[in-house]
Amino acid sequence: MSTPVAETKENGSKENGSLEEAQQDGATQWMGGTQGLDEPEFDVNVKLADLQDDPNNPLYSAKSFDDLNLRDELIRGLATMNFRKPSKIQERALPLLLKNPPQNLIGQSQSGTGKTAAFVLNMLSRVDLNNKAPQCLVLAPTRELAKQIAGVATIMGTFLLEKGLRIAEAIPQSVPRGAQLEGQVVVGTPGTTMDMIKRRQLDVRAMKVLTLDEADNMLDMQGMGDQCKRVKNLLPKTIQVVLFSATFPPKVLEFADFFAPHANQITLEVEQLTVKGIKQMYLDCSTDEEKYNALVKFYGLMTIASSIIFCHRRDTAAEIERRMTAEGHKVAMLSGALEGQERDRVFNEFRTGLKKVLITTNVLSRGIDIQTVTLVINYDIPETYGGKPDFETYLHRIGRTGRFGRTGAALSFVHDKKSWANLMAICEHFKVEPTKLETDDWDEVERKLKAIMKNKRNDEALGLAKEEAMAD
Ligand SMILES: Nc1ncnc2c1ncn2[C@@H]1O[C@H](COP(=O)(O)OP(=O)(O)OP(=O)(O)O)[C@@H](O)[C@H]1O
Repeated sequence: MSTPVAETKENGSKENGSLEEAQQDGATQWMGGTQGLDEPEFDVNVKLADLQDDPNNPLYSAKSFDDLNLRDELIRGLATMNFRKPSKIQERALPLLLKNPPQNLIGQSQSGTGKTAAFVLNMLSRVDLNNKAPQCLVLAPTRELAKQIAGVATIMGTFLLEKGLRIAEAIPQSVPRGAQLEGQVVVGTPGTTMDMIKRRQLDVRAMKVLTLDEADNMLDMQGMGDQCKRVKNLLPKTIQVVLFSATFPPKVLEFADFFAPHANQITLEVEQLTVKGIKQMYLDCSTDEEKYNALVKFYGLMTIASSIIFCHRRDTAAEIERRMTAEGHKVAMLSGALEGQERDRVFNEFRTGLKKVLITTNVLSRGIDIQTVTLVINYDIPETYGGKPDFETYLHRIGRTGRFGRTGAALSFVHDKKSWANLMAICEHFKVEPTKLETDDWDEVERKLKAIMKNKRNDEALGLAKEEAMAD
């Protein structure tokens, strides 16, 4: 089945697929990424090479990083990271981002396809190392994501650090009150960044690039939209505005046009949004309480590298943590109820593999990149304030697995008419058919799950993953 090609507004060039050298896993090892992967490294490499040779796959690319006009130090940085070939979004976005005079960009691509590297490379290409003043600002919705992006910029810019590059974080308590935030690249959350600018801790006069990661979320007027707008108003008028996300609902896209006027756009059709490596399933429970029993049962059945359980409410997350801990499970819980440093501690325990299960809320639904996560559980189906299905959050949550060509599974729990109807609406929206699992026959659940996991592995081993990717 052929798929509509992602739309590039501007000089939408089509790729002509030359076979490139097989690419290895571009693992972010410094973040504990590859350790504990439950798939042999060999399989991951073979699969990634296949995917990157398939023109219908989001990881496909006809170019090499050498063709993208990057600073030599950045090419070396990419090699250190084991990034052999750009992904589709990197190949398309970088020429548009790096053109002079700078132009705005709205960029969309599936979760886990390397948007971070695209916008970090733009910033690190544009930074003037002879000037110590802040020049590039990235805003992200959470401290965890801001820190992760700062980490990627630091490692990608390794060879620029010795030439004076500094990366700074504008998150609560990152600098003492009254002290100056120093770094040419600043990554922050919108509220703290706003405060720092107002208190003159962050000098914005030399700013030339503003990037919003998870831009649809950041521009949401019920959320952080107002703060982002206010930050932008304090920056030089000539700033290059770069917006990236896996999702841009039409309403936000309209507003994004105001925020990033005359932007080049790389967008996707809704049916292109799901990542094929993520197997979607749901478990039919009869009551809310049965969901908890099913959760515990499920962990008894499966050996999983790492997993994330998403709940709607903080108190549900805390309650599941309490009960699972009491039953001897080693779990971590992170919600917005925790203070910053506690959040860092919990998150690091999960990122480094000390805890294999993370129970959380939508606070971590976006952007977090931990390659060992092979299972995402929607304990509650994501819904909007009005109780309607939340399509975008579903996509971002399940996108915490299946990163850059890896395989993963997403299991959603339904327990009443509403949760069932919301899940069905979400699946209909993205045109996916989830596999149903039932709680009255756990032998059957185990059999199906093992078959799903085993089939995927066999497909990959036989090179059949290509066929599946072609159908995306
Ligand atoms: N060209 C590349 N080669 C190999 N690995 C890559 C490449 N680009 C990115 N990666 C890896 O892919 C993973 C996902 O990248 P990233 O976090 O940027 O995804 P994303 O598109 O921003 O996802 P999300 O929409 O969930 O935020 C990271 O672990 C990153 O190191």
